[in-house]
Amino acid sequence: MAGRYPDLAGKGVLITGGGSGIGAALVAGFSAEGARVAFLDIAEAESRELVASLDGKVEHLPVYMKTDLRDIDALRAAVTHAAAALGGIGVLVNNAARDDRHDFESVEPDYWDENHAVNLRHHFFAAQAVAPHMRAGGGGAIVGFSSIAYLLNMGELPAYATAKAGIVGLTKSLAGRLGPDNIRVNAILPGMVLTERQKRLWVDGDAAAEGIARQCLKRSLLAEDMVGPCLFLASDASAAITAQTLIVDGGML
Ligand SMILES: NC(=O)c1ccc[n+]([C@@H]2O[C@H](COP(=O)([O-])OP(=O)(O)OC[C@H]3O[C@@H](n4cnc5c(N)ncnc54)[C@H](O)[C@@H]3O)[C@@H](O)[C@H]2O)c1
Repeated sequence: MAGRYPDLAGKGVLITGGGSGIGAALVAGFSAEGARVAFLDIAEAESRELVASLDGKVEHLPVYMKTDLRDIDALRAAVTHAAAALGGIGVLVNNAARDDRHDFESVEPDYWDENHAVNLRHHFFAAQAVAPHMRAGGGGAIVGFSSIAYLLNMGELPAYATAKAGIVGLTKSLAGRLGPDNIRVNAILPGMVLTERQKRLWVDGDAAAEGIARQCLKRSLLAEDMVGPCLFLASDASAAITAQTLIVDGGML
């Protein structure tokens, strides 16, 4: 469904973790709006397949840049490269993450630090790197993917939950710092989204049914359900919205 948000057509959009899951739906969704999309991911095969699947279907084929977001120098270089390839960056979607489970008793400092390098640290450094490009274009929008997981008292992922709560704090701070530059910063908190990874690792049929029973809407949420809210927060339709969080969970909370 192209052209819901005409201001996104031709806009430079950088998406982290765009190779699979929700990120892949976002790459396809922004591309369908006519945006110029670049995405960063370590999953090379899936990312290349995604680009190939969009060939001939979108006005601007997305640009894939293999990047490990735990490496901040590589992230900075990728942002510079993306800005040149897209002719500027007006939207940043901080989406990449890895929701590993970890035992309270056995977490060590190295594990904690690596978990936060995957789930939190790159959000800040991506924003820091894109800000000059957004200022040069007269403003921009940053959307960070947090999670309702940090609100659910889930004991099996303390480092991930802390990172996802941190994204909300970071959203508020960046909104305050970058608002004078007309850069808006918001966060989306997805609920239970049945991506391939979730189905493979964490959510079997029984768990999915239990989750759906807790939602007001009695259906599975799919990656595509995250696209509309993200397009909205990235576009001028939300021009006066910043420092906010949007829960997209089918009414689980
Ligand atoms: N799926 C859900 O139910 C759910 C629920 C709440 C929040 N979220 C959040 O939504 C976002 C997307 O979730 P998803 O389910 O699509 O995740 P996913 O694990 O399916 O995809 C994440 C992407 O990030 C990439 N990635 C991971 N580590 C990377 C690294 N070091 N460098 C570069 N890329 C890396 C992966 O290769 C993958 O393509 C995440 O921020 C997640 O925390 C998801």
